[in-house]
Order: sequence, then structure tokens, then C-alpha cells
Amino acid sequence: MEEKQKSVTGKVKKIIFRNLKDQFFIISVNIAEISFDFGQEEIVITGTMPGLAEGLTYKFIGSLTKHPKYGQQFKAQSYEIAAEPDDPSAVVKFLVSRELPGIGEKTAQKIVDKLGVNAVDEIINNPDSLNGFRINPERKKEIREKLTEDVELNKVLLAFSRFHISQAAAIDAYNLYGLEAINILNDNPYYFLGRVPRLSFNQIDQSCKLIDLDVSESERITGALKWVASEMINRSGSTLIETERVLRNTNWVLGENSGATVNEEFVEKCLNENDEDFFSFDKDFVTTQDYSNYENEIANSINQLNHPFEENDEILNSEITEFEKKTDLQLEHYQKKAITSAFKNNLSIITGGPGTGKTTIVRAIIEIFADLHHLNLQEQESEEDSGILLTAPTGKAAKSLSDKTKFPAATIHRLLKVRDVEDRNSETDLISPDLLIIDEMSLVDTGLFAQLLRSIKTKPTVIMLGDVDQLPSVGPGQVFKDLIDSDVIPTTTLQRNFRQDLGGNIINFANLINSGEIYDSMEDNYDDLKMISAKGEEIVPALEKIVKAEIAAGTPITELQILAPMYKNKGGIFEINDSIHQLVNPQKFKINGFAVGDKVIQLENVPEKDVYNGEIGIVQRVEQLHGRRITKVLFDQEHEISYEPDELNQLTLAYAISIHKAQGSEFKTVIVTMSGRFDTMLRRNLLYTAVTRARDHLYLVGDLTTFIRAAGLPSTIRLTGLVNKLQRRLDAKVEAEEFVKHVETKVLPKVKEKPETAEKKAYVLTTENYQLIDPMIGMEQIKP
Ligand SMILES: Nc1ncnc2c1ncn2[C@@H]1O[C@H](COP(=O)(O)OP(=O)(O)OP(=O)(O)O)[C@@H](O)[C@H]1O
Repeated sequence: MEEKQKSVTGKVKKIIFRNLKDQFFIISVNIAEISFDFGQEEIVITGTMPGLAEGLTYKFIGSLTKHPKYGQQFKAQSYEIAAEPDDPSAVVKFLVSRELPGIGEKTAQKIVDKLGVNAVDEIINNPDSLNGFRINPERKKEIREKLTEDVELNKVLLAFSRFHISQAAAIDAYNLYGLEAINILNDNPYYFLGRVPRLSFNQIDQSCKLIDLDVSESERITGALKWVASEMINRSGSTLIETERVLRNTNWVLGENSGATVNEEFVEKCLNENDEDFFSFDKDFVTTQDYSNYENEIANSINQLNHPFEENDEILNSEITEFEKKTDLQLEHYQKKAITSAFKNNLSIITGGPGTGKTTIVRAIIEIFADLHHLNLQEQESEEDSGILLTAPTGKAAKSLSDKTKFPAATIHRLLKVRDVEDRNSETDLISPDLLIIDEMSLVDTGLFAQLLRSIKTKPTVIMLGDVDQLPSVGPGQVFKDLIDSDVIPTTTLQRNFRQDLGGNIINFANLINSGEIYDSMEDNYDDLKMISAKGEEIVPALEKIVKAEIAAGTPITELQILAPMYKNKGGIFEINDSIHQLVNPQKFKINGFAVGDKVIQLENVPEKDVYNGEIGIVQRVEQLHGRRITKVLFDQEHEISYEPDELNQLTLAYAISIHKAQGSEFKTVIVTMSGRFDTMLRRNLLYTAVTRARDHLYLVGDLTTFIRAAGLPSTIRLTGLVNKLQRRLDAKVEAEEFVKHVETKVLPKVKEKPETAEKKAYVLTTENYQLIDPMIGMEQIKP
């Protein structure tokens, strides 16, 4: 197979295109040597090639492809410097192209004049080589690191190309293991499974066969196990997977001729021999070490933070009365309880649906806290000065919290200055709040919550707010629900809907969804809530009609959102977007399917540009920059982001979006469409989340029996170990400190509005009930 790889050696004549973010290049090369018939002197080569520069000679390994528009091109899988550079001007160009700190064209020229054509090697190997140039020591270090990284990454790309493994996975492996990635690859590539996200068991298995690598069967089996367990966790959102199920899937993945049946003893043996740190494995459940650690960390921190205070009831009551006078509101019993609980405990939870007064309580808590601590909020230079920090997991949620409370709020990532947003073990800043308020807690996943708790230096008062009936977080776990179910943190459930104006009927309907009974309400039509029955082919035309009417009535497209559960099926997101796009913005000039004025959604986290997965924007204009078309998109009506042509795949049309993607956002008018009566993904919390995205107007469009059925199906369950860990730790603490009475009366929640239903009990994982719960729950869902 290796002989089938083609190669081209030649000097880079011109960089036609380069994407700074992922170092994707399109170049033209003067051919010096070629391993196949080509018949021309110049060839266009594409690929991820960090550090590549005009004028230098490289050997490219890859395959010949045919671009529909541009004809034959060579797709490089790897490349390496083929000849020692002999042209000083090429080395100057290379240094400039790397955008090294403090090195512009003039300095680069001076460096090459002094160090010669081997300047790059000199800089990497000799720390003193840059002495004599006006570059400070910090920058010198950065320059050496960047050039070393280029060289190392090239080596890793080359090694991975021999295994026919994608460049994207090679880059991930390099970021995790540096040059060591090459040794791991040559020794046991199965080691990467479950650790390097874009690698599958099949890929590695095929590669090992292709190059006939000598890897033991036990290493192969361990690789399969790790991959299966990680996939099951990521797809189902559960942090615990039934051992028996993992073993069954692993056997299936290994195939019939694996030569070994993977049973429990065999797994223990393999893990001991190969990769014992990866799993937490026992008779009943499997989880990865990461998730086991996150849950332990959370249980530990909660245990340490969780203490009651002796706060004076009289003072608190008079503060609440003062707030009521100021705001002209009469707080209801549970609102007052939630406030009191927030001041009498280090940790407290407030949960409730929309309009139940959560934001009002946050305002009350901030004002009372300021008053008790003699803070003048107007005079504080920054929120850190006041000791009060407000945070939420998404940009949208943080903005909405800050708009409603008139107090600054930041996303958790920004608050902690997380170094790598995808890595929950990534380094962060430490924070020292006195009062920490976390909103939209249901969106916080296990890893992120562990990261947040790990970053708190002090012992602040922490108040966690959210709506526990919504869908759980996109990432694995269901921290908010588990914290409530564990009963270790005082929790207040708000139930009264204070919104009697526009939107009031939407909230009442949402409450009916939670009770599972919407059958009698499906005929109801109000100013703010409308049910429109449509089947199959009728759905999209019905949506078009509503959109037309709403736009004619002045609803801005940013405030009009269609939500659907599926992408591909009839009446799915793709089809709706196509038709609504034609209807509201039928322009001919499009780039990658987008026209000026289009509503789009970002699909990836790109912290360098300050734009994150799920943010919705409007295409503003297209500008020419050095011959490239740059698309400008305005997010949140205030921050504009530029997209290179090949970055446009980070965007998709957003006239319709998935319900998962809409978590944490609200819109003035929401149109929810559902069809497919027998789809088990359509469950209560999915419908509830969709409906509660609407502020003023809600339309339900589709087969109305689908909505009735969805409301009737209990919410999806995730299996986690957190409830048990939280309760076990509390018990241990209680025993150790002989604290039983005190804790029972003060720490355990006095406020418990909702009686524990049989259903709720069943969600708490015990050794008795685990067999009754399907660990593949949620696996059937499209990954959000
Ligand atoms: N005790 C009360 N009496 C009268 N009105 C109230 C009371 N509490 C809150 N409200 C009003 O009810 C409305 C909803 O309250 P609030 O915004 O605090 O709820 P929320 O739970 O944060 O809702 P959402 O999540 O939808 O923003 C607001 O207009 C608020 O002023």
C-alpha cells in the first residue's frame, strides 16, 4: 500500500491561499522530481502545512485528486524540507511568513545576513544565535518555541502519514503528546484511542494492518475497550456505562476473528498490562478516569463548601422588606425562602421555570449582599472589587443575566480565562469571590463544573440557578439535576408564574408539558400561543406562512426562531432553512450558500476570535482582501467577525436550528415544529426546552399527536455517579465530625416543595435499579 503513495519534490513558487487558523495552504510548486506521470512543470498542492514558505524546496507525499473547478491537484498528506535551503531570500520569506514576534522583513533580512541560509536551524539549536538583534529575551524564547514547534509538527505529520492517519488527528496527537506522539504511534497506536478525539478504532486497526505493525492482541483489545467506552459516554451523555454493555459492544467492534472473548477478567488483565489509568472499571459500571475524577472533585468541593451560617433572621427579613419597598413587589413565600436560604448557607440552589422570578431574586440577593457588606455598587471599579461575580455557561446566557440584573456577568470560560476551551483539565485563573452566582446551571456539564470549583480560591457564598426541567448539558453529565437529587444542598423550587401578560400562556403550557398532560390544551389558541396542525408535506408551507406574517408584523428575523429536533428528515432543519432562505432573502449572489442578510449560526468554538458554538449572527457584507473574499458576520448586534472563504464551514443557516443548539437562548417569537410520531428522541424535556425559548409568541406546528406523545414520554435519563458520591461524602463527613444533628437541621434542605415522585427516585442510581435503566439511553439521538 505504501508504494501507492505518490510524491512530488519541488520549490514552492507561490502561496495561492493560506488559512492562518489551521495552516491550510494552496500552493503552486515547480516540479523537480515526481513519482508519477504528470506532463507539466508546475503543480498545485493543497494541505495542512504549518511553516511552509515560498522559495523553499520540499518533498510532498500524498495523492492526486481532481477538483471539479480547478482540475488536477496534489493533496499532500505530509511534507518535509527536501533540500537544504540555498536561496537566502527564501529563508527571509519563510521567517516573515511565520509571523514571529519582533521579526518583520528588515529584521529577517538582517538575521539571514548574519546566520546564513541555515538561520532556522541555528535559531532552534543555539539559544545565543539571536544575540545582537534588538529582540527582548521573552520574544527570543517565543521565536525559538514557534520554530521548534513547526519542525516537530512536520515530523509528527510525516510519521502519521505513513499510517494513513488524517492530519487533523496528527495535530491533536501532537498537541497532547508533542514529539512523543511518534514513539507512541510506532509502539502502540491503539494507545491514542479514547484520548485523541478524532481517531476511531477502525482507523487504527486498518492502519496497523496496512503497515503490518506488531501490536499485541491485548493492546488491541484495550484500545477497542477505551474507544467504545469513550464513544458511549460522549454519545449518551452518561458518565457511567454498564460494564456488560461496554463488553458486548467491544466484542462487536473487535469483530469475529478477534481470537478472544472480552469478559471481565480478561479486561482487568489487559488494563493492568496496558493502560490502567484510563478507566475506572468495576463489576457494574465503566467510566473514564477523567469523569470519575471530575465527579470526585465536585463531591469533594461541594462537601468542603457546604456549610450553614448563623444569619440573623430579623436583619434578613428587614432587608427583604426594604427590597420589596424599593421595587414595589410583594415577594411570595418561596421567593423569600430562596433569598433567606442564600444568606444562611454557603451553597444554595434555586430552580424554576421561566417567569417564576429567578432574576428578581438575583437582584434582591445582590442588593442585600451589598447592603450587608456596606458596598456601594455604583462606586465599585469592577465586579472583582465588590466581591460579587455573576456567571453563566454560554455567552447568550451571560448577556441575558447581565441585561436583566444590570450587573456585569461573564461566561464561565471568560471568568476563569480558560486556556483551552475544549479541555476541562486546562489551566485557568483562580477566582476569589465572596458571592458567586451561577445562572443556567442545567447547561453546565460535569467537566466544566469541576473546572469551575477547582478555580475557586476562597470559600464564597455560591448560588446556583436554573431550570432543572430543561434538557441536560451538551457535554456528559447532569450536574444540576444530580445536585438537586442528592439532597445535600438547600434547594428552593419556584413554581408560581408571575408573567400574566404576553407569554403567560406559554409558561402555563410549559408547566402542563412537565405534568405530561397537554392533550386537553391542544385546541387552545391565544394571542401568545397558537397550535397549527400540519402533516408531512404541509409543514414547510405552514412555516413559510407564519414567517411571512411575522415579518410583515415587524418581528425582526433575529427574534424569530424556528426550532426543530432533526436535521435531515422531511420537514427537518435543512429543508426548512432552504425554503425560508428563499423566502426571506432570495439573493442570487452567494458564497458557500450564504448571502448578505442571511441569518447564520456558528458551529465551533473559536476563542481566538471570540465567537462560540451556538451564537447566531447576520451576514453583513463581503469584502475583498488581497484577492480573497472575506465574509463579515455581526453577532449580538455588536460584535463583527471576519471569515476567510474556507472558514465559512464554521457557519450554517439559522432560520431553523436544533432545540439542543437553542439551549440558553430566548427569542421573542418561536415556532416549534415536530413530526414523526414514533421517534423516541421526542421527549418531555426536549419539548419543554423548545417551548420555553419563547418570550412573547409561540407557535406549535406539526402533527399535534407528536407533541402530545412527546409530553407524555418521560425525559431522557443520564446515568452518573455524582448523586452517590455526593451522598457518600456527606455521610462520611457527618460521621467524622459527629456533626449529625447540626447538619440535619441546618444543612439538609428545609425547603422541599416538590414531593419526591417515584419517577424522580428512579433516576437516582443505585445497585438495585441500575439494571432497569438502559445505558444506551440517548445513544439514538443525533449528537447536538
Ligand atoms: N413577587 C412578584 N410579584 C409580582 N411580579 C413579580 C414577582 N416576582 C417577579 N415578578 C415579575 O415577573 C416577571 C418575571 O420575573 P423574573 O424575570 O425574575 O423571572 P425569571 O424566572 O428570571 O424568568 P425568565 O427566566 O423567563 O427570565 C418580571 O416582570 C418580574 O418583575
